[in-house]
Parts: sequence; structure tokens; C-alpha cells
Amino acid sequence: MADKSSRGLADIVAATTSISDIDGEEGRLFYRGYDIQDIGGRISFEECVHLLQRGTLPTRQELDALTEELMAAQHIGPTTEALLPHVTSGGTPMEALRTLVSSLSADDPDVGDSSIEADRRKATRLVAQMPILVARYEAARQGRQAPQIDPELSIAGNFLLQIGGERPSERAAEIFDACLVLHADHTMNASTFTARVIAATLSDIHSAITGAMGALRGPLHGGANEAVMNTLSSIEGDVDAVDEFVRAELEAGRKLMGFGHRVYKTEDPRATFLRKMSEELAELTGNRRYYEFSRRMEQVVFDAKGLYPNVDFYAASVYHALGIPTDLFTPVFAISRMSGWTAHVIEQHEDNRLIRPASEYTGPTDQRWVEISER
Ligand SMILES: CC(=O)SCCNC(=O)CCNC(=O)[C@H](O)C(C)(C)COP(=O)(O)OP(=O)(O)OC[C@H]1O[C@@H](n2cnc3c(N)ncnc32)[C@H](O)[C@@H]1OP(=O)(O)O
Ligand SMILES: O=C([O-])CC(=O)C(=O)O
Repeated sequence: MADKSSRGLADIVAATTSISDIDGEEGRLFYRGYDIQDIGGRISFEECVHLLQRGTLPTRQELDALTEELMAAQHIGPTTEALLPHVTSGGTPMEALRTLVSSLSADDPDVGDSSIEADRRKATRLVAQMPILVARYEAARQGRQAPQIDPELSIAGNFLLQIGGERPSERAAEIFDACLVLHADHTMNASTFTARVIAATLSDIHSAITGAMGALRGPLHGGANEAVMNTLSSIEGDVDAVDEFVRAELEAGRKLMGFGHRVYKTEDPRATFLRKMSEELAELTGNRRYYEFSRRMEQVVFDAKGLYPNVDFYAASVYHALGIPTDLFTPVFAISRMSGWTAHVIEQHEDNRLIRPASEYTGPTDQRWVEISER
């Protein structure tokens, strides 16, 4: 029997990992020992994928080889293709994409092979396929074709091209690329933990990722970025209306999405980057409304509750300024987090033990069976 229970497994070490680390007191995040303050805005998402999945920042040659592999995998198979029209009409994008991601395994060349080598190949393919899936989903629900991939553009640039229908500005692609790096991994967050639990039964990588998608979707986790945008756009009037909105929400006992964190006791270092991006995009687009609303909300929430914004808070105004539809914000998170999830599945399979925590029983005891007619 366990010594004590921890609600929500807070502070419980559930895995050892060499992929990422967080110092919650200092507000620091590391990918394989590299401080996000150092690599954020400096490495591309493709380099980040190499770092997380393969363990090192790539040499030029390694990066070229990975980019080629990713390019070659940027398509979806006939099973997923056939499913697309069935999932675009009902439900949310995350529900549809969870189903579509699961279907990718049917056409994967390594289907049925759960060796580490096959895991690695599937991991690269999943990273390449996720932005294509989101873009194809968006095009399908709008009844149009997604533009062709441009081999000159990065994953980030191509995604903006496919969603927006035109080549993004260089700066927009750079900013989005940096966003993908910032969201790529975060130790034992709920979706990564889900993926590891599934992988630890020696299940396959697509099953683990499908579960992770389900966990990411919730508003207490990745779904918060969409909720933040809905909050910001629901506030009518000028920036002063933010004060009253926050007061009313807190008085009603509701949580403000995009604030608070299980691990960070100070500012989330990713929020520091995203705030700057939000400000820059406000200047570039000439629309400062959501940046200013966000700044005010941050101040008012801190004064009232001492809570800091998390990664999802400024991601909302950034994605909005980049022209991404609000209900694709969480799918965008999944595009990035695919790199971390897959790295964790590989790590779990490399040194596996079934994950099976204990529970503390709180139900009745000494019950006795009685005939159904007498209950
Ligand atoms: C990528 C990510 O997943 S980042 C997180 C995204 N999620 C959100 O932004 C949703 C809003 N935030 C939250 O719900 C929480 O802060 C979480 C889920 C992120 C962390 O939760 P936990 O560590 O379990 O903290 P918990 O929910 O128990 O909150 C502790 C206290 O702070 C309060 N609190 C925490 N976050 C918030 C918030 N966003 N707004 C208002 N109050 C909050 C709680 O009401 C609670 O108060 P109480 O002790 O008086 O009851
Ligand atoms: O770590 C967490 O609990 C949530 C989070 O910030 C993330 O997954 O990026």
C-alpha cells in the first residue's frame, strides 16, 4: 500500500527522463540541458525535433538529412484521406484530429512493428504529418484544396501558407517557428504522461499519441489557448472592461484560462517570449487590442490572485495575429508537442516498466451480497 496519496500526483516523480527539465522556482525550462532562454528564437523547429527525438542539436548535414526525411513524409495515406470528409462536419477540430492521427497507423510503412528503430521512423513521420493533417482538415471544412507544400519553406512557413492560402512574411514564419519550439516539450505534463502510460504497456506509438491528443485537448491543459482567445474576444468595450471582467469571473469562482501552473511558481519562461511576440505582432499588424487586453488581464489577475500567465496565455494573441482560426490553436499546440510526445514514447520503450500507480481506497467496506429482489 502507498504511504500517502498526492492529489493530481503533484510532486510525484513518475518517470526519469533526459529529454526536458523544469526549475519551477526559478522559472527555467531546459531541452536536453539547453536553457529555453538560450535556444528560444534561435533554433528552428526542425533543429528542435532533432534535439528532442535524437538527443543532440544537429550538425548542418544532420539537419539537411532530417529536413529531407520530414519533407518526404509530408503526406497522408488513403485511410486517413478517406476519413477526412467524415470528421469535418461534426465535433471540434481536436476530436477530428484525434481520430485522424489514430488512422495514420493504418498506412504507416512500419505498421505492426514496435521496435525502437520503427518507433524512430514513425516519430519523424508523425511530426511531418501533423501540420499536414491540420491544414487538410481546415481546407476540407472550408471546401477548398490546401495549397501545395513549398519545399523552400520550413514546417512553420508551410503551415501558415497552407492555412492562410498565401506565402507568409518571413517574420511571421520566424515567429511561428519560435512558437513551435517553445511548445515542444515540458516534462511530465498531462498529455506526455498519458503517452508514456500507454507506451509502457508496450502499446504502439500511434496509440500513445492518440491518447495524448485526448489529454491535450482539455481546457486545463492545451485547450486553454483556445479558451483564452474566446475570453479576450468576448470582452466588449475598451481595455478598462478587462478589470470588471476579471473581478466578475473571480467572484463567481471561475478560473481564468491561461493563468497558473502546477510547476512554475514564477513566470513561465515561454510566456516571456510569447508576450514579446504578441507585442511585436501588435505593432506589425497595427491591431493592439488583444495584446493590450492581455497585458491588462495579466496585471489584474496578478494583483487579485498572485497568478502568472502560462504558455497558453500569450500564445492566444500571437496565433490570432498570425491569422490562425481560434479553434485550431490547440491543434497547433499538438503540431509542436508531437516532437516531445514521440521522444518520450521512444524513451519509454527504450527502458520500459509498466506504469501502474497505487490508489487510496475511500469507499465502503464490509459490504455483504443480498439477493437482487431484496436490494
Ligand atoms: C500547457 C498547459 O497545460 S499550461 C496550463 C493551462 N491551463 C490553464 O491555463 C487553465 C487555468 N489554470 C488552472 O486551472 C490551474 O492553474 C492548473 C490546472 C494549470 C494547475 O492546477 P493545480 O496545480 O492543480 O492548481 P489548482 O487548480 O489546485 O489551483 C490552486 C489554487 O489556485 C487557484 N487557481 C489556479 N489557477 C487559477 C486560475 N487560472 N484562475 C483562478 N484561480 C486559479 C485555484 O482556484 C486554487 O485556489 P484554492 O486553493 O483557493 O482552491
Ligand atoms: O507542464 C504542464 O503541466 C503543462 C504545460 O505547461 C505544458 O504541457 O507545456
